[in-house]
Amino acid sequence: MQLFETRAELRAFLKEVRQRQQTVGLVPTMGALHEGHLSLMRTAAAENDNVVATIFVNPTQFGPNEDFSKYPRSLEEDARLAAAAGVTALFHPPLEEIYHTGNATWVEVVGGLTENLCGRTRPGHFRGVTTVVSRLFNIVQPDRAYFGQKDAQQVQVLKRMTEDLCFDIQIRVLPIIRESDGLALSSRNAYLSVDERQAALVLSRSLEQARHLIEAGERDTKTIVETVTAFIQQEPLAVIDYVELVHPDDLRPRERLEKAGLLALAVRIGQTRLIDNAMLEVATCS
Ligand SMILES: Nc1ncnc2c1ncn2[C@@H]1O[C@H](COP(=O)(O)OP(=O)(O)OP(=O)(O)O)[C@@H](O)[C@H]1O
Ligand SMILES: CC(C)(CO)[C@@H](O)C(=O)[O-]
Ligand code: BAL
Repeated sequence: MQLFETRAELRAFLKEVRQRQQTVGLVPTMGALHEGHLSLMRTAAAENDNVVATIFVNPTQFGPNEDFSKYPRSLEEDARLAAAAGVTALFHPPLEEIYHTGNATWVEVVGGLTENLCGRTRPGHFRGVTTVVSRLFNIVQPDRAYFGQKDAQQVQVLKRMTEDLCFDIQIRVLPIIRESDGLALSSRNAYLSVDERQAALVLSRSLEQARHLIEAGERDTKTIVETVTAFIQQEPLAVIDYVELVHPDDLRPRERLEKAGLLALAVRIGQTRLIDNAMLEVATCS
């Protein structure tokens, strides 16, 4: 695996790859790699001749009171893990390689996809994500790009951006990787104390509660959201940011669950904001 810090170096590498008529998979990350990231990298390695993984803690997607400066950074260990997962090029640019002109150009998906869920509680967040990912798409020009379903709203927003801006890139979405007790892997789990780590199980367990409700025949989204909310509120260390049950494609609420709904959560455990989600599918008799 080669490590690149500048666009020029990466471009030279990619030029040779293209001359060999090889394919490229892109895995954008903010580093502090865990099994969630590595599953994206391994799949990208299985599906492409080359994998470019990026590690860039993107300042424009963090709000003024968020954790940009304390976000975990561990380049040496990340490089070891990425190489073992089949990454061929690791791009770790300094700020000025991505925002080299200052910044006068934003890429923003507007409307329903960015209005609720994290869009409501992290204003400007998705504008930062689409701005940086569009730059990475332009720099790398991959055949495929890999994202985790853990960031379910991000996936829908990036699919829409890809479509709207005519990027010729296949968006591949991979399932949420969890610890054996159900906690979704996240770089931010590193912030949790022992007690908070235990309390954080309330997210995945509340999603399980919702699944049981659906199995028992509940279809009213308000009842499902209220039950999940009450379940999370029983955990003293948890403060709800949002609990929403929305249509999986347009991310808008519906009164009744029809075929499937996306139940998405953001919950603060102490100072740490965690997200999780589940696709709730209604079983149909054939
Ligand atoms: N548990 C997971 N399972 C599958 N994919 C994941 C998981 N966690 C993160 N990803 C994916 O990895 C990519 C990079 O995410 P990122 O670097 O923000 O990691 P993260 O662990 O989600 O960090 P944080 O939770 O602190 O935002 C995203 O596409 C994200 O959806
Ligand atoms: C896609 C991404 C790497 C853009 O900074 C980030 O939002 C993330 O890690 O999910
Ligand atoms: N995984 C999304 C990155 C963020 O929380 O900013």
